[in-house]
Amino acid sequence: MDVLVVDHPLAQARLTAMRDSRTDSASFRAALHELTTMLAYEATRTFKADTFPVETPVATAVGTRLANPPLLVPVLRAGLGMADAALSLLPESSMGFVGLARDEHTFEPRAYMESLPGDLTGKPVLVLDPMLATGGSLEHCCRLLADRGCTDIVVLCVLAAPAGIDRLRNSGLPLRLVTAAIDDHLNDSMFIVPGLGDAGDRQFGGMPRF
Ligand SMILES: O=P(O)(O)OC[C@H]1O[C@H](OP(=O)(O)OP(=O)(O)O)[C@H](O)[C@@H]1O
Ligand SMILES: O=c1cc[nH]c(=O)[nH]1
Ligand SMILES: [Mg+2]
Repeated sequence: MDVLVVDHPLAQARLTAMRDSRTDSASFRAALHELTTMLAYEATRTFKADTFPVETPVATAVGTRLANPPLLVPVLRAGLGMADAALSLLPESSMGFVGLARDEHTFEPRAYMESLPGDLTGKPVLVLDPMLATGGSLEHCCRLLADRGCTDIVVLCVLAAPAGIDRLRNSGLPLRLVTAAIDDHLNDSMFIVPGLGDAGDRQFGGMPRF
């Protein structure tokens, strides 16, 4: 599995704001928004483009556009904070949604929403979730996509733990990972260390209710 760490100083400055426990929710969301733009920019660098003629005020130039705009899939809740930035950068994209909440005792993801096209054959997918911890949630999400015929998945996250990277690598799923950092380890509660805390709570407060 290909792993790209976006170590651009502007990306790292946003990540630093997100890590800082004094950062309030509004500033955390703003930093995540800006960081997602940078992650998506790097992740799409290798996407194929079509060319077409475009008339400038002076002459004809060669224009380009994405040959196959991706499906964007934020993983709720925390991935919601990445959706707007990715869609702004990729306005031709469509969007699907997956809702997962990790059980605080078993650490397994519990699915509560799935809104995806039935057939993803030939469609690239950008999965948006700031946190790759044990990897259970992202493996679940990517399996839903592969089960629909997707063979080209890019996972965008802010922080990845080595255990989560190993899990995705061993899953055999057709994906690559783009992240702002690889952190040290997981603690006994399966939180990323040093991490940034609970990315859903940091953005939206409280705990999810079902
Ligand atoms: O790699 P894992 O061990 O599966 O953990 C990562 C998951 O945990 C967080 O979501 P959470 O379950 O806290 O839900 P939330 O986004 O609603 O807060 C995060 O956004 C990932 O989806
Ligand atoms: O550190 C972690 C691990 C899982 N989910 C989070 O939001 N943060
Ligand atoms: Mg959470």
